[in-house]
Amino acid sequence: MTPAQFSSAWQTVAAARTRLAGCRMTDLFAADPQRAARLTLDVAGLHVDLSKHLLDDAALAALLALAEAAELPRWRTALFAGEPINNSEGRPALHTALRDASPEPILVNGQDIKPGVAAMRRQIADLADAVRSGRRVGASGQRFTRVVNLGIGGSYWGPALALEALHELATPDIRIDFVSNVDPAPLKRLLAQCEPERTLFLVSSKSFGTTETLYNYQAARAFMTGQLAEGVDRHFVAVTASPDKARALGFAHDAIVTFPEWVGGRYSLWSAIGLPAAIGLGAQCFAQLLEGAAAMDRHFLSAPPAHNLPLLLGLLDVWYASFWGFGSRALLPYDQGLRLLPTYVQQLAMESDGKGVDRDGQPLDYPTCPVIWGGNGNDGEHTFYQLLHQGPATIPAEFLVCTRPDVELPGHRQRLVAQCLAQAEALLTGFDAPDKPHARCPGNRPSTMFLLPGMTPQLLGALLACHEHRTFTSGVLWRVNPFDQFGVELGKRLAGTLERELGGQGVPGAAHDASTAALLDSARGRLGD
Ligand SMILES: O=P(O)(O)OC[C@H]1O[C@H](O)[C@H](O)[C@@H](O)[C@@H]1O
Repeated sequence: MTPAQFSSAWQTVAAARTRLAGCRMTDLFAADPQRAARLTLDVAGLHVDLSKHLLDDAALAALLALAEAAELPRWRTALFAGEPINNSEGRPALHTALRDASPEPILVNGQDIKPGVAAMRRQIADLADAVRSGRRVGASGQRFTRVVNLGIGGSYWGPALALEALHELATPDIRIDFVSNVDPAPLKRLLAQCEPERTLFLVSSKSFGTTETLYNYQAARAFMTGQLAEGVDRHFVAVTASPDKARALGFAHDAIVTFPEWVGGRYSLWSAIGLPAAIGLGAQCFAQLLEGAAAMDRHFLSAPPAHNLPLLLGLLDVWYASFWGFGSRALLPYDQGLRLLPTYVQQLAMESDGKGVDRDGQPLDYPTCPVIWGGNGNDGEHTFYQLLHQGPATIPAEFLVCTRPDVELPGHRQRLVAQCLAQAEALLTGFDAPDKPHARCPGNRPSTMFLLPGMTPQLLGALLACHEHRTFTSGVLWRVNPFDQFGVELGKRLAGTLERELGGQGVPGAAHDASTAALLDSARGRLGD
């Protein structure tokens, strides 16, 4: 791509946006009876309707041309081949290799990484089987009935989401809990409830340097030491890409499960970070989750652009954020088990594409990642949908609902599906009330609809991989590096300084703005009480 080619393709998309300024989606449907069918895709078990978007064929063609001009095919090949596309950190982003069952080698620094991946998968399966079967027990010989994952961000959301989404498949014999943040209350509450002899802690941290996780580890370790006469080590397993740091904290070699540095934290569910899910759901189920993701990988690699689900979703994300100026996107699963999906995608998309400079550090002059937000769609109807329907801003919505047989509680699922479809229809068609302006819904608000035939490990894997690849696609079009997250570091550094100052230590060179200095003083007094 030359900058001129990219800029010319960008201008073509901008012209399409201008042309569509007053377009009504209902007119697009009226002009093309095949629109719904043409813009609905079936991929890896996901049935996805993309027809309710502010997009005609010419605009779609312009977006596809922009993807070509941004060299999306070349970047996609580089992603899967393990090229160091995370240029600011000089490493590949090879989450796809974690679920690739093909025999072809993938070389990183001249070494095939596949045998290492296979070994890690065996280790995950062995540990999960050992805990589930009672082959691995606590210091007093008792089976583990509770596993506590201490981890945050990417070392939390993925396994927590998988366990909630697939709760029907989870063993009732082992309770899996997560403690993520450094707020003392959740860990204290959990420690008060757990039976120490039957509790296994997973200390999950790619870097093994994340303060929240290390604080929680130290507290859990101190608690267990006070409770058990001996054998505390048997109750802790480190999951990390930095085994040296785990060893430095006293973890023995066989108490550490490692995964490679080239797995990004927010892409790490498929690695040993998935252990809580593998223990709760079983190794076979975990393997099926990876199979589903691999099916989406193959689709993303090989489907023609106009029929490529993650690619089209990524284009729509760029279309709305950069060309229409829509500042947020709502994820609305009508499924209690997918309660955490918006948060998971928040980290995935906003840490990946929430950037203001391009890969080379040059400032960007267009908006990139919108705010991702959302929650359970049915609860949302009674909480924030008012703003979706009548607020002044357009917020592209993404609905998801499972259309499995209505047998759990007769009528409930039918009603749930009806409500989900109704909301997308209402956003599209709106409601005219000439004499009652406060009742008028403008409509013409875009949405995507995902129908899933149920919730299985394969479908969940495909869904999450779809979000990964759409995020990658939009990142390539925005020309950002989706695999670093330097923006999260500044706050951590400042917190280190403030923590010492709150503890009464002087920190040479520390200077604060007047507001922070005053707050520090107030808080210091109160913390000391
Ligand atoms: O797994 P860890 O190294 O403990 O990192 C946990 C999380 O913290 C960081 O600050 C990053 O923003 C996340 O991308 C990461 O997932």
